[in-house]
Amino acid sequence: MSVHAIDHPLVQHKLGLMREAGISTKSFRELAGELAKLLTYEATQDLELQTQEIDGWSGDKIPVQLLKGKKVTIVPILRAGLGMLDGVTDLIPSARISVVGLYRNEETLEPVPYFEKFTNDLDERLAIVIDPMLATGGSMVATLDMLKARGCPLMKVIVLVAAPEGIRRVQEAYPEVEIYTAAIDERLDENGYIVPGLGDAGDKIFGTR
Ligand SMILES: O=P(O)(O)OC[C@H]1O[C@H](OP(=O)(O)OP(=O)(O)O)[C@H](O)[C@@H]1O
Ligand SMILES: O=c1cc[nH]c(=O)[nH]1
Ligand SMILES: [Mg+2]
Repeated sequence: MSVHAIDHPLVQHKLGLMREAGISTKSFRELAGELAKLLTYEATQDLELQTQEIDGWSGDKIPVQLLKGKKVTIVPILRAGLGMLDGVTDLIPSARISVVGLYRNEETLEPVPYFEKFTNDLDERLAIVIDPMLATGGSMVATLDMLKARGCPLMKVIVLVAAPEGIRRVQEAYPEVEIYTAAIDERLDENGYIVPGLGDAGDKIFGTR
């Protein structure tokens, strides 16, 4: 299955709080980070482990299960994706960060790229792309295209809210990419905003507009 809508009570509670019209920048930001952390826990369930021997407290050598050391890069899509970054790095502290800057043209809804800086060895890394909103899917597919073009072999997507249109677009372009989301909402409105959604996530995280 490539779409994972996480219905854990903590995830649903925090997302519910984020939907409140009058939410403060501080609360929105905090909740975005907390949700990112919970979704990262879900999205990393299949990371490979390997057995290693360590010196235990009693003096005996003991076998423990540690991450196999697959290289990970986290890819926040500017701006709003930055609001999830701390939550993800809390759980994967050694991950490298690749940054993609895209904004959506308000008329055409097409993504406009303005920045990119990728880590090296992308061809050996799992990329976890983070953005609160998957609306038309244009920004996400453009980001996956950039990663794919640089040889990235495995990509996952974590979003807070996804529209059916965006899920469809990602699945058509990248059927192998797993999407983790706190909610699959109803639809897009005439301006391409997710309904019920969260409003403009970038503006809410950065306190702009
Ligand atoms: O699925 P799409 O239709 O492409 O829309 C989703 C994109 O729109 C928002 O970014 P925005 O363009 O508002 O930029 P910002 O993060 O700088 O506010 C959001 O954070 C996604 O990146
Ligand atoms: O609902 C939406 C759609 C795109 N970008 C947002 O921030 N929110
Ligand atoms: Mg925005």
